[in-house]
Amino acid sequence: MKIIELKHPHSINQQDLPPIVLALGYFDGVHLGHQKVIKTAKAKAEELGINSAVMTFYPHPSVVLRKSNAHAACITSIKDKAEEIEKIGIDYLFIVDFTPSFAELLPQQFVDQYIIGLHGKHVVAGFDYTYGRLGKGTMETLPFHSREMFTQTVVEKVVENNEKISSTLIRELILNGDIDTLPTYLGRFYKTKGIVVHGEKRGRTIGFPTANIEHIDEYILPSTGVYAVYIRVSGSWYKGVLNIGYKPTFHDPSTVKLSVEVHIIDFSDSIYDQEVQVMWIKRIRSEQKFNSIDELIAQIQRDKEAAIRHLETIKRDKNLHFV
Ligand SMILES: Cc1cc2nc3c(=O)[nH]c(=O)nc-3n(C[C@H](O)[C@H](O)[C@H](O)COP(=O)(O)O)c2cc1C
Ligand SMILES: Nc1ncnc2c1ncn2[C@@H]1O[C@H](COP(=O)(O)OP(=O)(O)OP(=O)(O)O)[C@@H](O)[C@H]1O
Repeated sequence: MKIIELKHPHSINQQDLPPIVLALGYFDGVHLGHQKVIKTAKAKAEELGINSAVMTFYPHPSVVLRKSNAHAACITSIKDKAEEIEKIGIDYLFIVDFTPSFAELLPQQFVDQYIIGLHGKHVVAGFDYTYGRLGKGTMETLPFHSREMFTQTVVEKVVENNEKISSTLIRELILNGDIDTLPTYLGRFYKTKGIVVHGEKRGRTIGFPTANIEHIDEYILPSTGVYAVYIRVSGSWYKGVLNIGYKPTFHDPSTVKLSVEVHIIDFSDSIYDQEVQVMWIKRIRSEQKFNSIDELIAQIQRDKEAAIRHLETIKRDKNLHFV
């Protein structure tokens, strides 16, 4: 897949690109609704015998437009998003730098410069896609703005449990710690990446050494508590039990920053400074303040057993992206 970053105003000449079928959207998470849109574009490109492309934006428009519900945190980092789109078999990914001046484009200007100008012959987007200043362009107005230079497919609403699958819904589930329901919406478990950093080194003294993870990119982190996870270290997936929180047994939570640490099961290598990936599988409990270290140790032992029990029920198949 070829990645093309565009800054507004872009200077690409239409004839420098092959004709394309273009899927439009922000696509945070590349969830099952997004996958339907992207796969429809790929199928249409095959039917027409031309290339497929996805256009996304960075950063999220809500941040640039300073909306009251703005969120810098995302389900997929821009790199993860590109990987998920590439897995679907798309030929081109356009990443448009979303700036205030880009947001000012009128719907017709957006269509002229970013669809026709990039050699779009067919556009695929969801029923609720909007474009141009204040989101005034819709799938109803697109045929008018197309100047008969391209055709379009509108993808119908993809629904689960009577609700539209959306990035907003998935963000809420993650924030609530409802991570075991995510495959129904995302099509896979939630994954985040981080670097292993030095912690307070207390873990090994209590019999549960942990890898302290500092998250890279602006991932949304699940609510504080204990989780069963898989963790990928230098190419292999291991079972783990994770605590995200403020370790109230040892600290006044208002004085420390949030920590994410994983006790990796049957593992004793030193992995400081390595990049790891966490696959969040199931929430086990809330974080607690214990009266003694012995009580904490006994509880972590139970957490570990619960995590192993749960992780053994998860089929490590390719669909869940254990690759
Ligand atoms: C599975 C698991 C569950 C944990 N649960 C709690 C908890 O409920 N309350 C708490 O204060 N600390 C909890 N911790 C954090 C431990 O206190 C922490 O691992 C220990 O203090 C080591 O910290 P360090 O890595 O910074 O040295 C948990 C850790 C793990 C691995
Ligand atoms: N459930 C869905 N069914 C069909 N199309 C969808 C669905 N969700 C999103 N789309 C389409 O996918 C593209 C990307 O949409 P967008 O990034 O706005 O996703 P979203 O999940 O609706 O996000 P948000 O929750 O932030 O509004 C758009 O063309 C949109 O219309």
